[in-house]
Amino acid sequence: MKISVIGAGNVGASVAEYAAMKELADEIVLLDIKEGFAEGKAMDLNQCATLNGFNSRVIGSTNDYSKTAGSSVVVITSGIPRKPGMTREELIGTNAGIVKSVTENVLKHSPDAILVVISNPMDTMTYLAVKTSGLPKHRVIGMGGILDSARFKYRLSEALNCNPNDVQGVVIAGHGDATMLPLTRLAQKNSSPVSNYLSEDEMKKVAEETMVGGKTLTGLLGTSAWYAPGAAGAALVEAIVRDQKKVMPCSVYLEGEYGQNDLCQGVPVVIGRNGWEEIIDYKLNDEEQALFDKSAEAVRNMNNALEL
Ligand SMILES: NC(=O)C1=CN([C@@H]2O[C@H](COP(=O)(O)OP(=O)(O)OC[C@H]3O[C@@H](n4cnc5c(N)ncnc54)[C@H](O)[C@@H]3O)[C@@H](O)[C@H]2O)C=CC1
Ligand SMILES: O=C([O-])CC(=O)C(=O)O
Repeated sequence: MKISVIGAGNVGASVAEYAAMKELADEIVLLDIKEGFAEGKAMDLNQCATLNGFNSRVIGSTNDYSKTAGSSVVVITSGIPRKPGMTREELIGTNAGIVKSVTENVLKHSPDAILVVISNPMDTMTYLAVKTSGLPKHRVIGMGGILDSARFKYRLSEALNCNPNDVQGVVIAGHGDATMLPLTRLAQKNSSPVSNYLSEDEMKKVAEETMVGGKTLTGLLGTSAWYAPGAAGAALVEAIVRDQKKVMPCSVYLEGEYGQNDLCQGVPVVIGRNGWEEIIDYKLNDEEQALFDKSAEAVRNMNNALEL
């Protein structure tokens, strides 16, 4: 089994590190355009093998896609991250060209791969990958909602003063500061609705903090986050390669589901060896559906800026 990660920067290296720790593949290829960079990251990660007891081998490549040949899963993290004060959407001008050319190169060598798109603005980059690749829709998956849901659970656990692992919560719709939809109505602590413990104002604050989760970290770090994004990317890859059939919120190509057509947006999907296998209908109430539709409109406007 081979997995490739395109872009050996903060997020790509973090995906590769977690993938190696979980031994998700025999070979994990890291590819970057910067001369020697991916090779350096690969060497550094391989020197963790005896310390952390993993047997996956990490291979670095400077833009040589032949090394990615035969990958089962390819994770696209190449592109620029935002700086404090920027939105993810502002990255489209640079990242669209990168994601398009990377998608084309990847498929020349791994025509059967499942693509995981992480580069921002993620929903639009996922749509671009669907359109550029011509792959069946089930084989292109955008990662954003898994991360946003982890942040939602973190914020909920703070408000509830409990272990984050005792909290269930899902964020759907767009992966943008204003387009995310944390489903507070469905969030639970130990199978009991969080509204049993938190006031309306407290729940609103949690949702707001969740939506600007990436922005908050970008302000603190000077560039965007990578540990949780890397862990979220690796969790998605794990669900694919281990055929876990887990339900995860991912950005996928919608054809009528959740009332939307011809765009990629975050919805709960079953993830397995064939990519995303089924969309789960959470039966949104009118207020949630209106927010989902508003988010879709913003994502669609962004998609319209693409040259397809
Ligand atoms: N969807 C999500 O949940 C998240 C998305 N992101 C996005 O992921 C992307 C990467 O973020 P970081 O790793 O922090 O950035 P980074 O700057 O640390 O790494 C990006 C890497 O991509 C490489 N690259 C650029 N053009 C390339 C090309 N044509 N081929 C191969 N490699 C190329 C760069 O040399 C660089 O090493 C950004 O767009 C960021 O906004 C980041 C966090 C979460
Ligand atoms: O905030 C950003 O630009 C990076 C990202 O998507 C995240 O961390 O959620």
